[in-house]
Amino acid sequence: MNGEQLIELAKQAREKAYVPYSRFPVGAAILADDGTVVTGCNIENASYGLTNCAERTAIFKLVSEGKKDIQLVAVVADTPRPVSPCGMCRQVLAEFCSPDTKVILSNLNGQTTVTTVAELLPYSFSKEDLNDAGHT
Ligand SMILES: O=c1ccn([C@H]2C[C@H](O)[C@@H](CO)O2)c(=O)[nH]1
Ligand SMILES: [Zn+2]
Repeated sequence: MNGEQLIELAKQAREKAYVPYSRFPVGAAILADDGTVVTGCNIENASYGLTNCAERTAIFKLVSEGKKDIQLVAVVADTPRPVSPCGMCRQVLAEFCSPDTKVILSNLNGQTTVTTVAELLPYSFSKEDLNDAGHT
C-alpha cells in the first residue's frame, strides 16, 4: 500500500460522506502498522456541532477494531489547495501517530502536500504532559 493507493481509497471514502449541511465531502484513509487500511468520511448532523470529520471517523474505526499504530494518513477534499485538517483532528492524530508520521493532504486536482503530524500540530498537548503532572 503506497501513498497514491491510500489517496485513491480516501477519494472513494469521500463518496460516502454524509454532508447535507455543508455539501463539503471529505475522505480519509489510514494505513496501520500491521498493514490494515481503514477509511472514513465526514458525517454531519442537524445539530451541527456533532459533525465528525473524515479523519476522526477513520481513526475511531481503527481504534475500535483494536489497532492504534498508524503508519500513514491520506486526506482528500475538493479544495483549491490540498485540504487542511481542522484543529480537533490534528489533536486526535497526535494521540495515535508518531510526531513524524506522514500525512498526505490532497485535492481532486491531483495536488498533494506531504506533511507530518508534528508539523500539523507543533507543541501539542500529549499524554506525556499528563504523566508529568502525576495524572497517570
Ligand atoms: O479536514 C477536514 C476539514 C473539514 N471536514 C468536514 C467537517 C464538515 O463536515 C465539513 C465542512 O467543515 O468538512 C473534514 O471532515 N475534514
Ligand atoms: Zn477535523
